[in-house]
Parts: sequence; C-alpha cells; structure tokens
Amino acid sequence: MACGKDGEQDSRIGGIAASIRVVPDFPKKGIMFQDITTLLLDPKAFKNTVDLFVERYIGKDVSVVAGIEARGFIFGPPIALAIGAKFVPLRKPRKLPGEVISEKYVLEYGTDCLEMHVGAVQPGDHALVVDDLIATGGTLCAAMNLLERAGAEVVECACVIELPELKGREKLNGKPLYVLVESR
Ligand SMILES: O=P(O)(O)OC[C@H]1O[C@H](OP(=O)(O)OP(=O)(O)O)[C@H](O)[C@@H]1O
Ligand SMILES: Nc1ncnc2[nH]cnc12
Repeated sequence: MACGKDGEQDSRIGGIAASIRVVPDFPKKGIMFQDITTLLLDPKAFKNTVDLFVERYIGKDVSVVAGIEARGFIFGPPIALAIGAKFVPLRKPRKLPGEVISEKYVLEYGTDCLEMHVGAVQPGDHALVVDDLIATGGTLCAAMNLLERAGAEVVECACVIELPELKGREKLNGKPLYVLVESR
C-alpha cells in the first residue's frame, strides 16, 4: 500500500479506493469485479493515481514501462511520459504486427497469452510492469517472463488494486509489487 515516509497511508489513497466500483458476479458468478472505469471518470482520483506512481519511480533509472493489455494501457503511458521511459505494450495474441515472443498464463476466469515485439526491449533495460490489478498473479508473471527473456531487469510491478485473498504476490518469485489499494 502507498505510505508516506512516516508509514502513514497517503491521504490520496482513500479517494482512489472510493472511486473504484465493485460489481458482484461479473463477468461470472462469484467474481467481485473491480471496475476502474469509475476511477477514470474522476479526474482527481485518476491524476492522484498516476502521480503516486510517478513520485515513486521518477529518478529511479526505469528505462521501460511495460503496460499489460488492456487496462495497463490506461495507467502505463502517463507514467512512462512523466518519468522519461519508453512505453512497451504487452498485447493479447495476434495484435502485434512484428515478430513477437509469447507467454501463456492462467487467469482467475480462464487462460490467456501475452505477446511482446522482439527488439522493443534491450538487454540492460530496467523495466517497470504496470497493470490495473493483480488477482492470481499469472498475468504479471507472464509479463515479467517476457521482459526477462528479452534481457531486461524487472525493477518492480505496479498495480492500482490487489486482491490479497488470491495471493498473487506469492507468484512473483520475490519481485517487489507496489499497489495503491486492496479490493473491497
Ligand atoms: O492476476 P491475474 O489473475 O493474472 O489477473 C489480473 C489481470 O486480469 C485483468 O485483465 P483481463 O485478463 O481480464 O483482461 P482485460 O484487461 O483485457 O480486460 C486485469 O486487468 C489483469 O491484467
Ligand atoms: N476481480 C477482478 N476484477 C477486475 N479485474 C479482474 N481481473 C481478474 N480478476 C478481476
């Protein structure tokens, strides 16, 4: 969770958490869907979200922000622009036109695959992986595998929301994960 130097929660977190709508039983029964589209409707909450990430990563030698399709494409690019890093989209299969590397993974509700353009990331790049949410951690794991296969060092993963009961953090092989809010 985002805390200040004295360990207290940043005062912006409450507004961010309150702006996220929770939709029960979407897209199927038993899933409490964390809907960030309502956060995007609140310019103050959206700006505070991006600012909190930028404040954490500016000046930290991050050379690439990798955003995960689709919702990582909302938060990743403004962070990349603000910290002076390149943005690399990690896309669902058959969307990227160039040569790709692929990683399959298991989701809370199904399976999927992520692809990255060969050459987008170089050995020696320092990567930050950005997504809206970590559930089981499978998506972030696949993203990190792609970046590491390309020779990058993954510095950290950053998400707006964590579903702690799914223990996705434990799947990240000790890689640090920074989140702003826990699911309600
Ligand atoms: O931690 P995990 O269990 O892997 O799940 C997290 C992923 O699930 C959601 O994306 P989804 O696959 O639903 O795709 P979308 O963003 O295209 O809707 C979310 O945006 C994360 O990317
Ligand atoms: N509960 C959830 N809410 C939103 N996105 C998700 N992706 C996986 N689980 C999710």
